[in-house]
Amino acid sequence: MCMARIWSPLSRGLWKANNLQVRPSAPTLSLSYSDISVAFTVSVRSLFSSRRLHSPQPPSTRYFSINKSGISSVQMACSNPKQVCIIGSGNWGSAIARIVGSNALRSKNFDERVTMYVYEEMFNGKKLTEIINETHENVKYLPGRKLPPNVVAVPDVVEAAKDADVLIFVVPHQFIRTLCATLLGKIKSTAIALSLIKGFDRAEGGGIDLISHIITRHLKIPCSVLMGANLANEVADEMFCETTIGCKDATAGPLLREIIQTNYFRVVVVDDEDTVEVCGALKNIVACGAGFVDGLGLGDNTKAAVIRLGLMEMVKFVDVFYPGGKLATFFESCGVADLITTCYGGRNRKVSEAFVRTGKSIKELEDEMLNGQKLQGPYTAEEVSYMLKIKGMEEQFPLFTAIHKICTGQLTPKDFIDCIRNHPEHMGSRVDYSNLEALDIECQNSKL
Ligand SMILES: NC(=O)C1=CN([C@@H]2O[C@H](COP(=O)(O)OP(=O)(O)OC[C@H]3O[C@@H](n4cnc5c(N)ncnc54)[C@H](O)[C@@H]3O)[C@@H](O)[C@H]2O)C=CC1
Ligand SMILES: O=C(CO)COP(=O)(O)O
Repeated sequence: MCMARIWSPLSRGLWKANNLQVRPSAPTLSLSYSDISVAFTVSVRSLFSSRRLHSPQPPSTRYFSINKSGISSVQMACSNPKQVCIIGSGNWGSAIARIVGSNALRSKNFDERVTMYVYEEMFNGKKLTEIINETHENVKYLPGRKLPPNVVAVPDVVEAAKDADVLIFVVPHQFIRTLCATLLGKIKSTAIALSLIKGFDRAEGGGIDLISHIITRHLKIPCSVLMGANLANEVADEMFCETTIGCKDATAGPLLREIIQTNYFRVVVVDDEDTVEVCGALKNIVACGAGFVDGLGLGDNTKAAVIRLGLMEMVKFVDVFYPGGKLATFFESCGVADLITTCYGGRNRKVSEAFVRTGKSIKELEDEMLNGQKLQGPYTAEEVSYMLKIKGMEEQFPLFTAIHKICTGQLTPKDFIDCIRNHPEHMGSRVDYSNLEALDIECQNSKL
């Protein structure tokens, strides 16, 4: 009985295990957490078999190929070097500027000069843009690491972006709408965008908006995304890591990879853009939960449970709100790997631990501990909860909901574990007991 319930979606063709698709058709809200777990089992198997099937492709590009003329899009771009602008210069913005700047110097496909929009502020009595352009160091947001001299800090976002062919957005998500409004009609109509921003915004009328969708809608340019297990300081220190670019466009994908990839920062391009972006946003909520666990003095087992339940809610979220997403994407750097790194080493975890230990508000701690850097997790939790409440779905996402309520003082941190003790994940069973029941009946019969 139990197996029939679990496997019936497969037999109806809703799970496309070979394509690793979570659900290709319109969402129904009936997917249970047991179903997701079974899909994982199926997908892990098919994940590896599909890699073998596709082995002729280079492993870092899951779907791109040389075009009909036999010339790759990157070669085609040689005659027309692309100008790159980085919009944002915080901790991650500055770390990525180190990579983009040195790749632009190396590659004939890109103009050497890379502009970086810097939100102007004073640092020790001097303008931050002037310090960056004189010392080639973002002394406030990435101290101790040099930027390549071809990265030019510009305080006016329109000035920085107006000639760019590639716009890399990397600001905290709360600033994106204002920036888009400022840039509207002031950029090249042929430009492409890449968003490194982890977060959502509220959509008018009740839901959430993906940041890449906001960029595309407002600026009328295509926007790909880059998300991964990429703590900025470690990337700036050139410690090996991976990242995921979500890009549907077979011309843009290789170009974006070329400006981002280095020998220590390895890029995998997938076409499942929305899932990549949703992973990047939601893992920050889970990281707050990991911080609560640390603040409460609970152990690694508890943190692992929070990470796992968080992952299951991330999968369910994509399944319900972004149908057609691929389960395989959760196994890329933007999925499980980013969840792990953020739950151990991220700012959201750190501040959430202090929130429990000190009793101060998230805002106070952000100001005290981060020196101008911004948290995304509590805001994202608020946006997600706002949508779940409107849709009457809070109970299906108890971990996300509890984290939001704790951040906003509606619950205390001590309530956290009680909120997830009876998670839908713990209800029901993934085991087919029908054989055991049959055996039991046989045994009883033989005794008779
Ligand atoms: N820091 C990290 O390790 C990583 C961050 N990210 C994501 O990258 C995005 C950007 O984060 P970070 O670069 O770390 O920024 P950050 O949190 O270090 O710095 C805040 C930035 O916001 C700017 N800012 C402040 N007020 C502003 C305003 N009114 N308008 C425009 N900008 C303003 C500041 O000048 C500063 O550049 C976020 O979505 C974050 O989740 C992604 C991967 C790693
Ligand atoms: O996204 C990140 C690492 O991939 C950084 O996470 P935090 O914002 O929690 O530091």
